[in-house]
Amino acid sequence: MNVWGASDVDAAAARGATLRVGPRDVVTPLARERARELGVTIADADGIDRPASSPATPVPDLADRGTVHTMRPPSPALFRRGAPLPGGLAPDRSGGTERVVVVGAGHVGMIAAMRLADADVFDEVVLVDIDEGRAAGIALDLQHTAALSDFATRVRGVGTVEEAGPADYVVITAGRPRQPGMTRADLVSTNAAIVGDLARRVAATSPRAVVVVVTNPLDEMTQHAWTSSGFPSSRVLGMAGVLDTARFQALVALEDGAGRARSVDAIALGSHGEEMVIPLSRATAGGRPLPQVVPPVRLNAVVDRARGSGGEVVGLLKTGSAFLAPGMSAARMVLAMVRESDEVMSAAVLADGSYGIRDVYLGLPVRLGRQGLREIVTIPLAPEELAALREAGDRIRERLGAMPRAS
Ligand SMILES: NC(=O)c1ccc[n+]([C@@H]2O[C@H](COP(=O)([O-])OP(=O)(O)OC[C@H]3O[C@@H](n4cnc5c(N)ncnc54)[C@H](O)[C@@H]3O)[C@@H](O)[C@H]2O)c1
Ligand SMILES: O=C(O)C[C@H](O)C(=O)O
Repeated sequence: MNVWGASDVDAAAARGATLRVGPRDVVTPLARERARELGVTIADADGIDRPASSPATPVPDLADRGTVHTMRPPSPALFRRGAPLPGGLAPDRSGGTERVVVVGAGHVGMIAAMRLADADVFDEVVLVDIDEGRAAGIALDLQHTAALSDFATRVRGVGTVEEAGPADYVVITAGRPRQPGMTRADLVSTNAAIVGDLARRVAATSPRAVVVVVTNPLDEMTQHAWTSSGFPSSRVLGMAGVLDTARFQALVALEDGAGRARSVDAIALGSHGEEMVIPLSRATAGGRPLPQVVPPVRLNAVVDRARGSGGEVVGLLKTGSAFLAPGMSAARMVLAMVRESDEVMSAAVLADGSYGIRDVYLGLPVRLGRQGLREIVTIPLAPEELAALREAGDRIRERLGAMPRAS
């Protein structure tokens, strides 16, 4: 599915051409408006004019396999900054512009910021780092790519969240990454102090923001950010499941006959680490049950490799941890919210009793909206998968109980 925006209409107008779109493509209302203004015809690949309003697109739903749910076309205003927002969707913008703040201009932060700027949906992307020069330098370097990536978003780099100003979304990547020989848990006291302080300051500066935590150990840091911020849990989310899912898809795709990574339909739940749960009973490749595509013994090896992928990269890099896939995954979550994509993805959220788990942050299937968590989706799991998910919740709760209090 492609999304055609006003800039595509502009390009078609410049060529004096019809804009040809696929049957499942979404044409934003803004693009239709621009097409009317410029007299550009929007037609299916076979030349038939598309109706003025495109119907909602049915897509397969991982949460309810065998049936379809309706994916709303993304909100048009979000594809062009400054366009009016439809009623009911408008976030509170006491500060004026639509702004995403990425705290930590290190490896993960810079990739997340790049993807967010490239998306061209925000007025401003602001990088914050205690090393202010680094934040400013990365921001300027990124701003220099505006023509290369064709975005109009402004990029700033500053030393504090207060200087960044009120934000709609805040991505927290600040903190130490692990080195070879360390576990994520070894980072807990250093990073809890950083994340706790930042969460309190973000809450004061951006009281309506949605916070996406990336700093490790992920599940514990997300819960810590939630309690420190005083925000409703729907506005504090953790990023790990998108990354772990992507890793699994990529590794399955390396197996003979499995096809492209995108054709692997799976989801990684539980903790970001040892208690990661990838429900194979739900997984498919090219629409076929995964165990019929990849021999079970290979499949188990792939699950293990996905679970250990973070450590595998740390061992190879020797200085720090993975950042390309993590940065892209964090940006993906923010863009899913801004665009109201309605897709089911894995995020660390506060369990609400779904799956028999309550009051602890862990990776669950969710739908996100502009204001953060919209719903936790219940996927039917095999009994052993459900047990493993509950076990993950218990282990995270134990680690939270052992966390130093003064952060
Ligand atoms: N959740 C995940 O899936 C995932 C994936 C990759 C990395 N991580 C974690 O993300 C974190 C960042 O990783 P990285 O590779 O970008 O590390 P990095 O060292 O490259 O960057 C961290 C940045 O945070 C900054 N920083 C530290 N304290 C700060 C503060 N109080 N305010 C503002 N900035 C501050 C540092 O100056 C540094 O530039 C680590 O904890 C890492 O383990 C998580
Ligand atoms: O493994 C790490 O320490 C970083 C991150 O959690 C990852 O999975 O890449």
